[in-house]
Amino acid sequence: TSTPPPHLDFRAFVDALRSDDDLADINAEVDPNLEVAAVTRRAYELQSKAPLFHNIKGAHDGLFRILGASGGLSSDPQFPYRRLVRHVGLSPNASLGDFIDKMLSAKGKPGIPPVHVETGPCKENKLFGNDIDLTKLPAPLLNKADGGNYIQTMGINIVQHPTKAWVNWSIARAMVLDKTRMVGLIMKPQHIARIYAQWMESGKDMPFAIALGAPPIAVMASSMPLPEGVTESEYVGALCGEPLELVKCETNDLYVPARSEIVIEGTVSITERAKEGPFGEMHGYSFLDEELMEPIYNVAAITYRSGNAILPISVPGRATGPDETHTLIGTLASAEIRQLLQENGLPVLNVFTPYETQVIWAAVQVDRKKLWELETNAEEFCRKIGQLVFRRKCGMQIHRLLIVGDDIDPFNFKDVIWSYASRCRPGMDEYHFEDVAAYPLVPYMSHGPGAKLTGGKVVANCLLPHEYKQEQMWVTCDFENGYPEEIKERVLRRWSDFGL
Ligand SMILES: Cc1cc2c3c(c1C)C(C)(C)C[C@H]1C[C@@H](C)[C@]4(C(=O)NC(=O)N=C4N2C[C@H](O)[C@H](O)[C@H](O)COP(=O)(O)O)N31
Ligand SMILES: [K+]
Ligand SMILES: [Mn+2]
Repeated sequence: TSTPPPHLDFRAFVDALRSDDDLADINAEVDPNLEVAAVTRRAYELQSKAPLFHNIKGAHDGLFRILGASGGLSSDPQFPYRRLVRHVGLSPNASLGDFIDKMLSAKGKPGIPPVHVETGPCKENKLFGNDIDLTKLPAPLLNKADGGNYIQTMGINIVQHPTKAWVNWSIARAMVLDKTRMVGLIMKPQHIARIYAQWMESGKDMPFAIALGAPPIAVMASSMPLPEGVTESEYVGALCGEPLELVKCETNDLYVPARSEIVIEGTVSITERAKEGPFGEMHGYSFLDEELMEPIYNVAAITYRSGNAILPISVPGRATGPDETHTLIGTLASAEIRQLLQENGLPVLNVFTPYETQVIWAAVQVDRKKLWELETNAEEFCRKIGQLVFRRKCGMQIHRLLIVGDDIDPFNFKDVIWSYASRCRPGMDEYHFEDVAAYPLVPYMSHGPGAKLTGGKVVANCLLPHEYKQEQMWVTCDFENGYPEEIKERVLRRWSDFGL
């Protein structure tokens, strides 16, 4: 069969990055102990090509190569989001707004259930029982403070509700514990945690599969806070207009994308826990006192593609050059927040979590003309938005919402911070929420002055009072807005003559 397009096949995605000249094939031997991660981290920060390490020290029997920064910004400043939008089959010059529109394009459409196929590339090699030794795999150490080798940072965690027809796909970190066991973060209110709680009720260990090197568009849906009960693989089917092809796991009844690079399968214990972390996380910190006891993943089988399977990794940290915890988590939460606000009749044009805020803030762009029709005011409008966003899971990771006008581009932080700095009066324009669920990974929550699990959220009104009812009473003083068209045209025409 012919190879599917890049958004449906990880190998084709890698080839597409190579043809974009956005991939570095690294054949020199590199050490999975910190060196691979340090190169990947720097690749994010310099927005360089995505590193594909073909020669990992300790790799054997086709396990494994490593691809870093699959969700980083592209190395071509003309098309910064090209690598991201390749995940969803958009053209290289697509914007972040196009990306969000695409990920929301299946809302309201019926899901298209995946089809089950007999076999696929991920079944070409199989390890069971004594053949499994996770400590012998070149699982990377991603940060010098990490508590273990995080083999799972970019795979899809697949779990099924014990009684409902709901199969959830998400991304949740997991590190190697010993020969046949991993330990991973299962955090409320995430769907993997809600389903895990149901298995605890049922008294049976939770079957799992982790599909690494899965179809890129499936990785996006896995990173998106789709509503509870939505089976991500069906949403992906609706996004693509065709069903995903899945194959059955060897040791349980879950199904995984047939073309995955590597599949790890088994059961998550409902009784046994182990120390998990520290882990260099998405806000750029690794707290040395992180003492989490998390569920143990018992590995029963590993299956993988021939031709030297590729393990994709994410190395979270400061968003000086954003990594997948910003470009995927932030952008896809923005999509669901926009959907939530628009569904509730609010005149919201777009939502985006600026990378400069470590995706802790989200700018909500409002259509001011439509705002006038609501005949509302800052207090009422901001409180309504806060009540909606801060009490829904899609708003879990956001601690500050900035309400900005349609003169502000939410994807341009300079626009956003200009309106926040100049139109949001301290002490009067911010509406605080202390009784909502917090995002425990945010440093001022986990290691801050107050309660760790609730509060610390705010809606900042970045619209002047008159913008709620009439045209703005100012001219914006920049080249774009401060001069008549014919002056601007003349200046642009003469610019090179001026030798500026
Ligand atoms: C794209 C990405 C998303 C991540 C994570 C990562 C990456 C790359 C890595 C592994 C690098 C770092 C950690 C960071 C950590 C937050 C966590 C996690 O360990 N636990 C968790 O509960 N959620 C995570 N998410 C977010 C999660 O996938 C989304 O929230 C998604 O909507 C969940 O799906 P459901 O809505 O269906 O519940 N990890
Ligand atoms: K998801
Ligand atoms: Mn879900």
